[in-house]
Amino acid sequence: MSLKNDLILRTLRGEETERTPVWMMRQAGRYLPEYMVLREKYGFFERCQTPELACEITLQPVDIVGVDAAILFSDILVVPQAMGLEVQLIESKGPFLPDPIKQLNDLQRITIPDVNDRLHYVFDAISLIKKELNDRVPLIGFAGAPWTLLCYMVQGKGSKTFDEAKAFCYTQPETAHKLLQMITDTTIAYLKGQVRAGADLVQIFDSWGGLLSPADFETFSLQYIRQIVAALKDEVPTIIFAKGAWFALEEMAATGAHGLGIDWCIKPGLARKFAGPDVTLQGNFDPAKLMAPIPVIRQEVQTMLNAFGPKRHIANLGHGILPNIPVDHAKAFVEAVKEFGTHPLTH
Ligand SMILES: Cc1c2[nH]c(c1CCC(=O)O)Cc1[nH]c(c(CCC(=O)O)c1C)Cc1[nH]c(c(CCC(=O)O)c1C)Cc1[nH]c(c(C)c1CCC(=O)O)C2
Repeated sequence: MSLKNDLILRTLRGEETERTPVWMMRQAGRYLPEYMVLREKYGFFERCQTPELACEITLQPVDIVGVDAAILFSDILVVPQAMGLEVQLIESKGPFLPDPIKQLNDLQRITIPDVNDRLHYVFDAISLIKKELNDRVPLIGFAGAPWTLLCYMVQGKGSKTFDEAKAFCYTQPETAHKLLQMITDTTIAYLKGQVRAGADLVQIFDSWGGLLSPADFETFSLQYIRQIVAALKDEVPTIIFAKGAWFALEEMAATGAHGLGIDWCIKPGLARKFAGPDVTLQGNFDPAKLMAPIPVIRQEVQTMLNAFGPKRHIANLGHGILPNIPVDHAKAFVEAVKEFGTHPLTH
């Protein structure tokens, strides 16, 4: 296998590259009219579970927006689903789990599943995507971090504070740790399966990591992420994106992950200071700023690239792209990185 565009992989390994690579979190989704056509016809999990649909949606941003990587079309919530919890996606409301985990005996309702049985459709999708990509760009596999999955499995729906999930951890820590370990074991098998099927790198999404204090982030999130990174990092490059958890950049870098995602609430220079020189930083454009006029987007991209510098940086948003972003603004973001992020090699 030799990829025609391996900028992201080289950047993650710390090699110098001729250009800063770029992709966007949640790049396959509702801002694309081509996605909306498939969304009209098929349910969300039907799109995830049908390899041909997942493949088509995964390729859309590569073909339309010109990003330097594809990310598997799926969702972090397929893991709780495979463990035995019912997960619904309610139009315009988001995820809903009608029977969440509330106490110890609820753990009897879930298992550490055989991923080849319960999640084979993801591996089938990856095989198909790799074939259709034909080595144009790398394919990113992903999973939710155990803490973020616990948030949904306990709270049962999205929340700004995930107060019920936190109360569960603080009042029933032993049960919380049992659940986090079950999720971790499932996730390691799941990500290894994604790599076996062809994923070139993997990202762990800890969208709610920043809701925890530094000490609780270590206790309820990072110690499980550390296990996942340790199990994967010798197979493929691994990126940790823990939104809002800038306070743990030093500890996250020490896991041996190749990349760390950061959001727009921290200056790139400070993130670099915390993370140290030996890890690639990914981010950190405010996704809402893609609403700004295109000349402003171009200017801000230039500012972002200057702040990170040409080495060990993957340009990305600081969180997922919003559904109301005009496609030409997303394209302008990607094109601006390609234009202003080109740098001569020093050797
Ligand atoms: C927290 C979280 C979820 N899912 C995910 C996260 C972590 C990243 C983040 O914080 O944004 C991750 C995710 N979800 C999806 C992807 C696909 C790949 C990509 O393009 O990045 C990825 C990587 C597709 C999706 N996952 C979802 C959609 C929208 C479904 C639709 O309406 O068509 C897509 C394209 C649904 C989903 N799934 C989830 C929520 C909160 C929602 C509803 C909010 C929303 O609609 O954006 C859970």
